[in-house]
Amino acid sequence: MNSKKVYLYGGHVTSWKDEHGDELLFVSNKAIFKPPKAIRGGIPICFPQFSNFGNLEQHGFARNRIWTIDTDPPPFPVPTSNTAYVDLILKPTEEDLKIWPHSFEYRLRVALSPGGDLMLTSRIRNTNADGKSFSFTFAYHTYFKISDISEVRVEGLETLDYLDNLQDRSRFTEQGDAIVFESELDRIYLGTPSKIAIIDHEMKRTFVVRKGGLPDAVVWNPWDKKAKAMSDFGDDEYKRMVCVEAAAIEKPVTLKPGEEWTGKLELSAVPSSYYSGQLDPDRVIQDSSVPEDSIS
Ligand SMILES: O=P(O)(O)OC[C@H]1O[C@H](O)[C@H](O)[C@@H](O)[C@@H]1O
Repeated sequence: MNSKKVYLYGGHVTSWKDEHGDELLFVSNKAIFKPPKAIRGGIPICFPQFSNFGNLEQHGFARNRIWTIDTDPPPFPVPTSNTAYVDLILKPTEEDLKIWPHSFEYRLRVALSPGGDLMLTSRIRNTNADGKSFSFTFAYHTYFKISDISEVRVEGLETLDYLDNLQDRSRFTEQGDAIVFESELDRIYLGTPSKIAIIDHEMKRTFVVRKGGLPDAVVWNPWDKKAKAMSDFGDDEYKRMVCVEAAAIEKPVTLKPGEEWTGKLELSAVPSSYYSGQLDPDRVIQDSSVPEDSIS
């Protein structure tokens, strides 16, 4: 049976299972499910800062806070019939306001469609009473579970420019017809399409990432050396995960008081063999139970 699991700690999705009960997200065997560090795996939320693009702690504080269930969320524009969902909310504490002096309401809906797609919708509102705008960067830091990193390719980012985190964020243009992994990789692809595919040849499975309001995409695998340096990550676990993160980084989002931003992520897992190994994004969309216009 399809299922999902969400922790109030971090508003963090830690499990997404297909109809056979197989796990689709990677969570480290060494993950710690309590403060102060974020859970290693699943879908951490990076807000209000991605990485060190600002003065806050790495990836912002949302992934390290205890969220609450939102019992009375304002209506969602997307129809939610036949989906199982939970609504969470995060508001800044007095302590948060000292490090990031902006009032906000962050509403997160995590939904599972009847077809098993996992859908995350973030709605962030500026509730400043002092008339001030604020800006933030953002990412859904999704860890996908894969058979073996050497069997995986990421399609949809070819010919795009990226900032290479391993080379002082210098800007390059992707030359390959897909991204394959042979060593540590940590890049921010810019102006990406709303669909990206992660093709796992050995599992004969393709993850399709669809996103809205999130122009950038981070692709990350720590490889062996960095894996050993992370205390909450097994030495060999880099082989079984890849992060493809729907993000807004290059151009921060700015909200005036009263304004709201929406960022959507929709994940599907489809058998690659069905497409004879050739991903046809249009066909994937047509086969989806969710209309494309609900995501962008
Ligand atoms: O260890 P964390 O703070 O969770 O960050 C894990 C990774 O997140 C992103 O993918 C960044 O691009 C990487 O540079 C970083 O190493």
